[in-house]
Amino acid sequence: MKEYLGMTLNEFIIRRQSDFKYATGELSRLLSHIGVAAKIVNREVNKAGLVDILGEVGTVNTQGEAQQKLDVYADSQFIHALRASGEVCGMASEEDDNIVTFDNVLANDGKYIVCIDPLDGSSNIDVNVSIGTIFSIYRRISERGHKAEEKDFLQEGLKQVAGGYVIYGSSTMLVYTTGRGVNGFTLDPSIGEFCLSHADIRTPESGAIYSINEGYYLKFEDAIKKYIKYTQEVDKQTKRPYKARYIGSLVADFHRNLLKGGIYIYPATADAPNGKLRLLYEANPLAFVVEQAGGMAINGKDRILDMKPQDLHQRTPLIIGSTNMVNKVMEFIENK
Ligand SMILES: O=P(O)(O)OC[C@H]1O[C@](O)(COP(=O)(O)O)[C@@H](O)[C@@H]1O
Ligand SMILES: [Mg+2]
Ligand SMILES: [Mg+2]
Repeated sequence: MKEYLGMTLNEFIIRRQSDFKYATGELSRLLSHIGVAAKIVNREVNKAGLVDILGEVGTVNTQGEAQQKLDVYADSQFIHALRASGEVCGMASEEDDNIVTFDNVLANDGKYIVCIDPLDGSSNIDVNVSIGTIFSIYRRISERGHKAEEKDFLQEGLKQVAGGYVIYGSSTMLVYTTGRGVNGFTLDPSIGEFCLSHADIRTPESGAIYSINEGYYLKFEDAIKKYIKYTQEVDKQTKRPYKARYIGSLVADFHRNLLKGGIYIYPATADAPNGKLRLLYEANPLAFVVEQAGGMAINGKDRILDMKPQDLHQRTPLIIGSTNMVNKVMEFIENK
């Protein structure tokens, strides 16, 4: 794979088209349209303080969260790009209560649906901290030629044909998998192209970083409290105490841990028994990526990718990262 380093995203997609089980170019086109929308969002993120894109819109999304201007802007850019691709019959987004369909013949004939978190890390938008976009792609199961249906979106994560994220950080990267490994592309502003910079990403089996919002410590179940204590004990052999790192943008915490080894935990709490993060457009795509990179993702009981979604905006506890670390948390949960 190293021989592809520096190759643009589009060249890479076309060259690796044989990856796609049903390879007829549609998924290639769809992925490159996601790349285009990411570049447009990146352009606004980079100059956020200079344009009227910071702050709240004044509306709340279906989860009761105040929508940031950039949440809504990013949502509209991805809706536009997915409609323009002609490959997508519908989209589920954190910022839209219901399925977004595109009501034109071409789109209704689209083979794919997309679940998306257009802007992840909304609490960090105004303070110039890394944020991202998370996406998940499935083949529709409803009949082509008609609007997408809810059943198209309530498929298990293991049925994804592609999953990934964009991180708008010190550099902008797009990382994705189609089920044959994970590759990362860095946006080269001088040519305006995503170029392969991280080929065949593998996450270490063990790491020394843990990411959890300890501000909720008192609300965590005992097993999670015990795991946090375990991470802080001194033990050279297992590189403990681990470093605590929590950016508060899931994409950024996940990306760091993916490359360096580590664990991200957003558990159930006393007042949020299903945690905070959303199964369809946060947990599932990152679980697909981490498993393809050799890691693990669970909800405290089951594998995330085996979960059968019941609702578009369903939440789930998420424990994700290096295999040995996720297994350790599971040990604490099972021995509680
Ligand atoms: O502030 P908390 O409760 O730690 O939550 C932070 C988490 O919430 C999120 O911001 C939720 O995602 P959105 O910003 O897309 O709503 C994650 O990115 C992040 O990891
Ligand atoms: Mg999010
Ligand atoms: Mg979001």
